[in-house]
Amino acid sequence: MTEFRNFIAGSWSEGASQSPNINPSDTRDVIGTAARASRAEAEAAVEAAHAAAPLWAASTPQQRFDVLDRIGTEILERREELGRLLSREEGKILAEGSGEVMRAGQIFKFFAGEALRQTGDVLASVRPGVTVDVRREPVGVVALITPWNFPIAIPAWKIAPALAYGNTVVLKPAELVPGSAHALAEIISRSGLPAGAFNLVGGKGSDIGPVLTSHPKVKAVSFTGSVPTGRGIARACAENLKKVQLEMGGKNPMVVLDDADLDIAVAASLNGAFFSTGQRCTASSRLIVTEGIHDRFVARMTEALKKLVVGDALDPATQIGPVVDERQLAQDLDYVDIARGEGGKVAFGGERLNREKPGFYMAPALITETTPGMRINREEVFGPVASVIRVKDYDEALAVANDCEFGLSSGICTTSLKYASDFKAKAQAGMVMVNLPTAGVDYHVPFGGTKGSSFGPREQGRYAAEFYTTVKTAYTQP
Ligand SMILES: NC(=O)C1=CN([C@@H]2O[C@H](COP(=O)(O)OP(=O)(O)OC[C@H]3O[C@@H](n4cnc5c(N)ncnc54)[C@H](OP(=O)(O)O)[C@@H]3O)[C@@H](O)[C@H]2O)C=CC1
Ligand SMILES: O=C(O)CCC(=O)C(=O)O
Repeated sequence: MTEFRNFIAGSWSEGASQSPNINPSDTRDVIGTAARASRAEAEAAVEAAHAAAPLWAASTPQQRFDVLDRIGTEILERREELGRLLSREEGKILAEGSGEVMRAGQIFKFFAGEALRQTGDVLASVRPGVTVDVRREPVGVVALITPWNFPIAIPAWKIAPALAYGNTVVLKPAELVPGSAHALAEIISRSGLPAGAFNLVGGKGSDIGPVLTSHPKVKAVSFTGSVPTGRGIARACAENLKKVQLEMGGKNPMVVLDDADLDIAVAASLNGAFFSTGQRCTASSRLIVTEGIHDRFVARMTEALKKLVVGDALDPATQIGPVVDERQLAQDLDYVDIARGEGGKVAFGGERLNREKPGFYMAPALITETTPGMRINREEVFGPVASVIRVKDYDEALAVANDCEFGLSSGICTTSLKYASDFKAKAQAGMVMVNLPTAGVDYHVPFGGTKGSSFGPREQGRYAAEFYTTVKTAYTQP
């Protein structure tokens, strides 16, 4: 049985107890056992990161480049193998699993380059003979708390900038997906990073999370996950005066206008709403469609859904893998019932499916005849469930798209430059997509949302420096 262990101060440990890592495509398949760290071990990980901080902060850009580049190279070389492990433990299909691994490798390569490109400013002082320089320094120990839906890419896009800018790390991955985090930690352990600069602690977030968010030696916390957990982390960080960065939910709109190319609109909506089993914070869960194209759009979406193959994530023929676990499946099915109860019509899917292997399979659900005020259009489902809202015209579509507590990603399908330009300016979201799915982003540009979706500086791209560095202003009179 494979053991997914903790990694603290350069040593591997079994944890205080273990939990099984179950394949959601086949619940008889136990992938391994995962270490659950005790609170004392979580504290030891913080102490190790604190002890390693001065050494790694003093590393040269070349040393940081070499470490991150090596990590990226090994991830890319092992793309298929790691992708398979990821698909086996999370349930996304093989192409998505290896695609995510590739993204993780590219992120490490990108931040290897950023380590070399760190900049500062030199300014003339307002006082004669004085110069001012503004430089970026590491924050110190950062705690990274990550969800199950991107088991390697999200850890990568937090760890890589943290290390590139000279910080040391304690990673707490989601308990549902310990294998990918363990594989990443093994790769990092061979990269030449000093012992203690990267630490991995497994276990339940509600148990060891508070150790990380309240420990005085943790200077910053970066979190991706649910809104209630994120808000709790923000409160703990405020209490302890830590920097905090939160990426949380979405209820992302995809607007389809009468003038849209129907093929593009259907392809983008299908991908955005249902790929990765809809388990993306950027998923297009609200399809806002103008009345001239509405019926044709719904008919084409329904046809396309009928053809989607739902099944074992490890079967190359599968297009939609299982839901991640029983609890998430129950939530997804509940929302289909809620939508039905609110007057929505289930145009396709929405039921649990039986397959040869016991797993958490669900037929992707398309719900029509919904209105903006319904719960199905206001609350994040986080599964293969999308609803259609019929609107009169572009102005109403924009108003409905923005009438939401979240603001992560917002899409529009149109052939009109006028509407596309207006939407890019007025969509209340951190990311706007024209004729593209709301989900599936580049790795080298900022990622994050507005309103209730995100809090704190952006992740990814060079904007990540805002969170992972602190600015020092130095005045010199020769
Ligand atoms: N925005 C996004 O990308 C995601 C959103 N979600 C949303 O959240 C819902 C529930 O999913 P769930 O996995 O429970 O999400 P959570 O927000 O609970 O989990 C995200 C991470 O936070 C950890 N965590 C949980 N409680 C605490 C705490 N008190 N302090 C510190 N860390 C903590 C979790 O640990 P552990 O799980 O190991 O206990 C996990 O590593 C989903 O249905 C979906 O709506 C979920 C995943 C990603
Ligand atoms: O859509 C993407 O590419 C990223 C989505 C994401 O980060 C998430 O769901 O947590």
